[in-house]
Amino acid sequence: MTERVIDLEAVSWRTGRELLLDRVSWQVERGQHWALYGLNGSGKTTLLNLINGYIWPSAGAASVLGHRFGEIDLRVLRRSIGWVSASLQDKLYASDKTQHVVISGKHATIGLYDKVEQDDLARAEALMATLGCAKLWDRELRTCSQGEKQKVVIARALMAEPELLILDEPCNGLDLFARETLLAGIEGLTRQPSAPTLLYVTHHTEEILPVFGHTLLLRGGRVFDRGETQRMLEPSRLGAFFEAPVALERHDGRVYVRPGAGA
Ligand SMILES: Nc1ncnc2c1ncn2[C@@H]1O[C@H](COP(=O)(O)OP(=O)(O)OP(=O)(O)O)[C@@H](O)[C@H]1O
Repeated sequence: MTERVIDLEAVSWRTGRELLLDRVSWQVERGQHWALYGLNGSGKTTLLNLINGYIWPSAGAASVLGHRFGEIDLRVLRRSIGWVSASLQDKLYASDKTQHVVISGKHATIGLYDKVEQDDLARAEALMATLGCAKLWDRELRTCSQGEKQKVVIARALMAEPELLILDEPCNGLDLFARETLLAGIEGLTRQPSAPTLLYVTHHTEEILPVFGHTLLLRGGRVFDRGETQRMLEPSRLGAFFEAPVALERHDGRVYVRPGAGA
């Protein structure tokens, strides 16, 4: 097992005339949880596509989970990465019971085709309990709220025991309370000894829980800065990042930003 989960050295990605990633260098060590923060169009999805091997660097060197791009079998790499994004929910069968949605994550199938072992049931139950959605066990996916569905798909991704779990804007479309419930589930997940490395992708600073100890600030396809979250989310740094003054408030180790000058 390699210690370095993500290792990008001056990685660029070009399509046609567009340079969408520009000399991105980023190292994620095992045991860290990171936030990837950037505004719309900053290149977050492009970077995730690269980490998952859907696109290849035009320049620079990339390794993920010890697999060096150019030498890897992408199927092996992708089996070790869970990527929870909005598009996944649309692919699942709405009439499936949530327990089946979760268990089918073991082999990443849409629908459950494999024989279910007792261990799989127990693991699915434990994961749903960790995420705070055990009560949905017998419910059809279509009857779940958006926040509940997100918990189910995160539990599903964990069934495959990924080494890296990417949560791609998981709170999009959630109301304030559903968001807090989901974040509490994610925090609970990080307390599990078996938790994978988490990468939380967002354009809302207040979703970056203290457990995400490191943050990468991405702007215009470039690393604006990266390092400890508390340092990345300081007013002067964020003001420079946005190229506009911002006022910050901190509560329980989370940072709330609003436009304009202030404390
Ligand atoms: N295949 C492509 N060809 C040309 N331009 C692209 C391509 N894919 C993405 N882009 C452009 O690259 C930029 C970064 O897009 P990307 O989707 O990576 O941003 P993002 O940070 O994920 O944005 P959002 O938060 O809005 O989802 C955008 O300006 C987008 O239009």
